Amino acid sequence: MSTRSQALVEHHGLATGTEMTTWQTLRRGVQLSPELRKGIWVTMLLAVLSTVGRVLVPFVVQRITDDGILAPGGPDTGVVVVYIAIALVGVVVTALSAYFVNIRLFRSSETGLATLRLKAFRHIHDLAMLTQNSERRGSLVSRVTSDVDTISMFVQFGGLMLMINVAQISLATVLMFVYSPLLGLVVWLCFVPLFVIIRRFQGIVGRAYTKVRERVGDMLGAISEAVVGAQAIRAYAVEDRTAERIDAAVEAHRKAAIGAQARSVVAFTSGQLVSGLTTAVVLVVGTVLAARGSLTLGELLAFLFLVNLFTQPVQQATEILNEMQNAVAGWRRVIGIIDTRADVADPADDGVTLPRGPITVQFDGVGFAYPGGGPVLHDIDLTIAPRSRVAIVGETGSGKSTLAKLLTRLMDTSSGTVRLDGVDLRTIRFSSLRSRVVLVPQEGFLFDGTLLDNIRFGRPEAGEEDVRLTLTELGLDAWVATLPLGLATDVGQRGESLSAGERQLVALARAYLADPDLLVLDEATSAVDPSTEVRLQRALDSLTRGRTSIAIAHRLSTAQAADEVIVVDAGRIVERGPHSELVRRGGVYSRLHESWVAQQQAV
Ligand SMILES: Nc1ncnc2c1ncn2[C@@H]1O[C@H](COP(=O)(O)OP(=O)(O)OP(=O)(O)O)[C@@H](O)[C@H]1O
Repeated sequence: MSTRSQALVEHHGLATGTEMTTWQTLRRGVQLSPELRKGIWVTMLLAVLSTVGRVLVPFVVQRITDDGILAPGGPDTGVVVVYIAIALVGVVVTALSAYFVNIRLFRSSETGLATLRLKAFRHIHDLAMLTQNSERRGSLVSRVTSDVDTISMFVQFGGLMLMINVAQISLATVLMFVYSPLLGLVVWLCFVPLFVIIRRFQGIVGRAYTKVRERVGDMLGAISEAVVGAQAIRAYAVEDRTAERIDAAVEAHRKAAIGAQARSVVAFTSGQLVSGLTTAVVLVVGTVLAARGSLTLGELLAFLFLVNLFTQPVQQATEILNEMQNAVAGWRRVIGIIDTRADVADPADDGVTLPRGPITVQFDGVGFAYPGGGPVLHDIDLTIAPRSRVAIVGETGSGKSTLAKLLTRLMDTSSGTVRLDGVDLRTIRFSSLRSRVVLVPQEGFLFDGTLLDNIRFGRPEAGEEDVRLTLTELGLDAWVATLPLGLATDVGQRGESLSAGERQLVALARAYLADPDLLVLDEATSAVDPSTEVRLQRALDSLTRGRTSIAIAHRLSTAQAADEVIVVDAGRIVERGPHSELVRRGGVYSRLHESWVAQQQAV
């Protein structure tokens, strides 16, 4: 990433890219989608060729008028036929080359933008945790969808037209000067004010479209939050408040869109006005010149055609430049994703691959603070022996999940080092880390699909037999047999056809099949029925056997079964030891234990 782009990156936020000029944005955009550049010279040549036919028309009109109809010896049909034939060839060449220009542009833009989408999408994964929050997710989606669409519209239509227009303006200018340098100068002088207006308005229109793209992101953010949180919204009967928020976002977008369009209309209508005035001025000056005999009738007619060939693309270009500003605004937002430094970088090929086998975990003076917040973990020193089962307990907000996220490198420490088998976590390549360390989150995300596919999510190459074996070894085969379609049962979106306890069972099976050496479990807090509790406990026993496992324990049974319990309080380790010893000690853990026992008795 360039130093400039680095400068665009907000700390732990997405780069907006607004500091980039239009030109820089276009260059960076094309750099990210190299396909857009591929064969561009051929496309441009074809675009020029397609305008040649159009420019031929005024020339043919002049020749037919002066040498054919007004020929000194009376109308000459031979000349008329020849020039009509030339015009026909010109029209066919124009049509054919325009066809190929279109096809080539469609192909390169679709391929180039698909590359851009994929790059942005892959990078979103690297931005995990800190840069993403629910609000931004909607905005992120808009960056890879609707923002890329605006670029696509411009690259396919605007880009093509801009190329053809520039070629047409250049050829028309050359011909105008050939026919009459004076009239050519008049046309250009008439257009100078328009060029000044366009230049001035580019910045204004650009800023207006940047606002529109941001509003689209906000709107999608508000809508996606309402969809994801639909249950909570209904449960608390806050539909009105949610609707108000969405209404406000839609209204803000409407206003921004109208604002941007109103500004672009200024440039467009100025173009129309200047074009009309130019034709009138050319007509007056041209008639005077013709009356003086320095211009033939054919040349005047040809010139009027040329003025049209000149003004029409200029007018169109004002519109396209507005479209370009919209696309540039979209491009900036997509580039913003790609140029935002990943929270956690993969050392990739420079990284270490850990050999398989039970893992020793070490925290050396680890401290952590979330962006903008105070320290959450302080100076954690901890060594966990291979194959041991450790339970981390502590009050809510004490820092347990943060510890788990650091251990699995979903985030990097603010200070100190986490090591696996003595190797700094930051130097282990992701492919090795992800295959050896698995985090089972509280709410294991299930995808809309079958139970089978959800279990082999982390190891898609696993066969059905492997999955069945996993279920047997975890003691879950009987449970699967009770489901209507067994492994083929559809779990529904986010696994909503399963109960919370069943979803946890799937998460454990998934982790078992992935066969990690270090297992980090963020135990679910949701209560489950006694039979599922037994199943979970048995599955957990099998899953953790022979591996190093660290469980953020919310259940007494998990803490009791652990070899060692580590107690976290306000971001520090305050006690550690076996369950029975800690209960006897009468400290933080024994109080926690008392409340657990009381809770269980109450149930
Ligand atoms: N993404 C975040 N941004 C800012 N602060 C956060 C973030 N996540 C957690 N925190 C804060 O860090 C502290 C520790 O949170 P953590 O989730 O590690 O606690 P926990 O012990 O796992 O709690 P629980 O048992 O409720 O899951 C809390 O004060 C929390 O408010």
